[in-house]
Amino acid sequence: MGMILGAIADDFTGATDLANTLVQEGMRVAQVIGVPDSATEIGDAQAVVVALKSRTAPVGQAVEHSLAALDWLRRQGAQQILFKYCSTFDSTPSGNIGPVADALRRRLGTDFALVCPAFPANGRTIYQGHLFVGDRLLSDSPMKDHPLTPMRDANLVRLMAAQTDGSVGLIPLADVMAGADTVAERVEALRQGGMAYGVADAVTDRDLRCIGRAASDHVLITGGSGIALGIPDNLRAAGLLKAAIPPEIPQVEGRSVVLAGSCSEATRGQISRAGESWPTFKLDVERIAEGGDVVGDAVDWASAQPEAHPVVIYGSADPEEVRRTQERHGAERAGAMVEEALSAIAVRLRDAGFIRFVIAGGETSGAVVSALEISALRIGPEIAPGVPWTEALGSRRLALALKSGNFGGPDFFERAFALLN
Ligand SMILES: Nc1ncnc2c1ncn2[C@@H]1O[C@H](COP(=O)(O)OP(=O)(O)OP(=O)(O)O)[C@@H](O)[C@H]1O
Ligand SMILES: O=C(O)[C@@H](O)C(=O)CO
Repeated sequence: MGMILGAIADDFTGATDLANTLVQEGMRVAQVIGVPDSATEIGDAQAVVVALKSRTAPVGQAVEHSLAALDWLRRQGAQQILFKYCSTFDSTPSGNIGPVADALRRRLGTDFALVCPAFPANGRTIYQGHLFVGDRLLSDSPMKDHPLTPMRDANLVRLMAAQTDGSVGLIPLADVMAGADTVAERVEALRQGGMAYGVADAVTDRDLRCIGRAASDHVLITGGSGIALGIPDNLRAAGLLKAAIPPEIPQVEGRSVVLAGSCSEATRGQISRAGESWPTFKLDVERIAEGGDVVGDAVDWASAQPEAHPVVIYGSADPEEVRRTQERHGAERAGAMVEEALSAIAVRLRDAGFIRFVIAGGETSGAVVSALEISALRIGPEIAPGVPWTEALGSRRLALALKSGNFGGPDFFERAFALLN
């Protein structure tokens, strides 16, 4: 039996997050980087997650790449498609989630899709259509200051309605708690009422499993990695999944580096904690803008550090510093400068013998993994909810952990490298 489930993720850390959930739930998963072609190897994967960098791309490009990924997945046999976006939505009213979901729905010939970014293990819950991060509304969380996708509204029905040409309804928590049959009835009622999307409330994994059960016959499901919790059970019930193979730790010997471009509170805390015991190097964005050889300096610095410890190189800054930098250079240019510098550093460090990479931030991971010319990843064991170790498939063996900006506890970097030793 080949591929059963296909997924399209709008960024690279999101893709590994989803792949991790599917692996934890007993599936063999491959993650491929960018739109696959006929040469893309997926081995014996039952689920394939296509990692795109479409979250903040121009809308036309995001739609085009997502449709190309969809066509490839269906040609490989995918029977159900997940469209994975961020558990904090990360898409302003002008964002790509609605247009991509509309295009996928049309191509798949379905009139309805669920919208559910909930990820309770990382504190993302949905109630009355409102997305919470921990005990705060999304719009009161640090996501309001995101450098590329500041989230100033927490109402998913409103956010989705602003992006799509379909109508958006709600599947309230009471229905979800009542069970899969009630969810299915509500979905049918929304459909009959002409709704193209239903935002599903979910505050626990149990809720997500229930929604997953209710969606067993949906050809398209959209959401965060949590929405995938119940899908493998559906496939098992249908006799499509056999015994799972436990994920393997990547076996690679060499030096370790953290490259961070995420400016999230979580990542900044992790960098500060790592700085208590490991050498750290902060990229000077103004020097990059002036044409200074910041890449060369970072590479020389890293190579001169004792081999005993990982090194940490970061562009990450607090909201005030990010705001000043963006005022000077524009948000897009500022982001691109840091992403390009970290990518160039990654390539040169790999050539200098660094082969264990923790990369913090979705856009950052997209840029670095592309620069390293990695085409596919094998998913390994989980480091923290939503973040597995992965191993690059291909000629050069590299271990990579692509960490979503907001994920992981303060000691995430230590935990990650400790797993490899
Ligand atoms: N000092 C800085 N000033 C301005 N922009 C920066 C700075 N440092 C990093 N950036 C940019 O901020 C963006 C952070 O986005 P990224 O997706 O990497 O992290 P994130 O959004 O926290 O993670 P995720 O998408 O996984 O939640 C990147 O484009 C990065 O280059
Ligand atoms: O869903 C999440 O929060 C993450 O997988 C992600 O998409 C971060 O970029």
